[in-house]
Amino acid sequence: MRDRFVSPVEKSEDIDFNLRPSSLENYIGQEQIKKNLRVFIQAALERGESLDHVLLYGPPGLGKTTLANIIANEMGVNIKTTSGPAIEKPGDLAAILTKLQPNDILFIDEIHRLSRVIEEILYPAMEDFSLDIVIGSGPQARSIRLDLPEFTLVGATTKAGSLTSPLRDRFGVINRLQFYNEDELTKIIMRAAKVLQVGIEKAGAKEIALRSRGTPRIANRFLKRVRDFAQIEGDGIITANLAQSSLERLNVDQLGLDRIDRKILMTIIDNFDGGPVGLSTLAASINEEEETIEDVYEPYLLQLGYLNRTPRGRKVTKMAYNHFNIEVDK
Ligand SMILES: Nc1ncnc2c1ncn2[C@@H]1O[C@H](COP(=O)(O)OP(=O)(O)OP(=O)(O)O)[C@@H](O)[C@H]1O
Ligand SMILES: [Mg+2]
Repeated sequence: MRDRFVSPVEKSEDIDFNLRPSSLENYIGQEQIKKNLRVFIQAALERGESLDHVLLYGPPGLGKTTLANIIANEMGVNIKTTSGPAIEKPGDLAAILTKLQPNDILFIDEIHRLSRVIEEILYPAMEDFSLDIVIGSGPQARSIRLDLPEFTLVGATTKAGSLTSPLRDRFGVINRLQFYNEDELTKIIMRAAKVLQVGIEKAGAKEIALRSRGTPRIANRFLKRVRDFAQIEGDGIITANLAQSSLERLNVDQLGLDRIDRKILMTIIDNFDGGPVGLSTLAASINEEEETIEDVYEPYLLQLGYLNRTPRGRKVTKMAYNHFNIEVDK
């Protein structure tokens, strides 16, 4: 995958624990999800029980990891973080599960990448809080059942479709995170600017928000770069003009599209007459992996309404033609 300034995927420069809200109160947007979680958390707390297992899904950078940590904070319990590919052997999972305290959160990121063997151990753990482990091998092998403390599994994935249905069915709460609107992103940027101690005008935050592709991770990354321009070339305050000119210099257009987005859309328009074109053909034409197009580039173009997924492939919409000032001649 190419390194893009507008990529929603986490880069090392993005990791900044100070920017991560730590309570539902400071977590901006995703109102429906927050409202429900508040109820479920309070109910579990009042009963003194663990929260039901929670699945969080949606495109990268929308706040799944942040929300998992907030759930642990609000429940007042510890969180143990791991990821699908990191749990290789049954013993790895058993070691994690047996160390949990009652009501703790086990956060498994990229949960769609768990192996089948591990998934099957997870089923009784999620359902009955018990662990079946096989000791020895061949005719000597015997299975023993261990009781686990009650815990909450929080799973996160960018690909809910890749989750097996038995796993999916074992989550009591399933939340799909949405892209953020301009207002919410403006608030996120104002809050982050405060944490970073940068001066910013609301109009400046709005200019950054407009280009952030509905994604807080991108908004925060933009804010940090625009801050540099404000410090060196401006008077330290992020104004609308400064945000606009800085992001232009970084090759991000008014919608947050960069060269690759433009290349995807223009390839479909120029080489495939606007589509439909199959994903694999498109991937080969722009020299990119199918999976990257599907998970990383495409979601925002779909959200913008510039691209459609049809049974016969990807199709560019009239809105995209308008964006590039090209007449639709069909
Ligand atoms: N609702 C929010 N309010 C304020 N800031 C947020 C919010 N959601 C996310 N952020 C910011 O965006 C950053 C990215 O969020 P996070 O790492 O939780 O995304 P993610 O969904 O886990 O991404 P990935 O799929 O790549 O793991 C966080 O560090 C945080 O600063
Ligand atoms: Mg994450």
